[in-house]
Amino acid sequence: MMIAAIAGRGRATAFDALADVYLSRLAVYTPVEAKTFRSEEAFLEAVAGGRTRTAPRVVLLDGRGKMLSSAEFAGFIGGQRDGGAQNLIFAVGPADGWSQVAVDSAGGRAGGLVLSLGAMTLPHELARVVLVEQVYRAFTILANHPYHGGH
Ligand SMILES: C[S@@+](CC[C@H](N)C(=O)[O-])C[C@H]1O[C@@H](n2cnc3c(N)ncnc32)[C@H](O)[C@@H]1O
Repeated sequence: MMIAAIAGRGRATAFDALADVYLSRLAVYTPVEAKTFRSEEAFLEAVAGGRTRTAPRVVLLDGRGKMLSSAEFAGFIGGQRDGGAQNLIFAVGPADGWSQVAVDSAGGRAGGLVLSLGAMTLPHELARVVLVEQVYRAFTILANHPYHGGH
């Protein structure tokens, strides 16, 4: 699994420190790689050139996307896992958002999803924190761990 972000080479922020907390918790459940791309184009090229046996499944984070409950999101991830998806990529866009081309290409891919975290716009660094917490939460739901009931 990859958590991708489009961001410049700025210094690590408090958002990154928080995301790291959930990334380490998530790593208990699944191998996860956090990667930053310099631009949307670089990200799309990497996805197109991915060398896994099956094409990567891409979940693009965008306010124009589909809203899911945490349980539905867990169901989506569980479905991908059970369907043998080798490489699931979650990607937060740049500060000025994804282009329509990127949104259309993710939405049109097999198993792809454009995911909205809600109707309000978040800074991209905060959207990444919310994303990794929700992916972690999803794995606890799938494992029947009590985290979801108490947090
Ligand atoms: C500041 S937002 C981009 C705002 C841009 N004006 C737009 O409407 O797409 C930067 C990135 O954070 C993520 N993001 C922010 N709010 C979001 C939300 N409510 N749902 C999903 N992703 C969100 C998306 O990946 C987005 O590309």
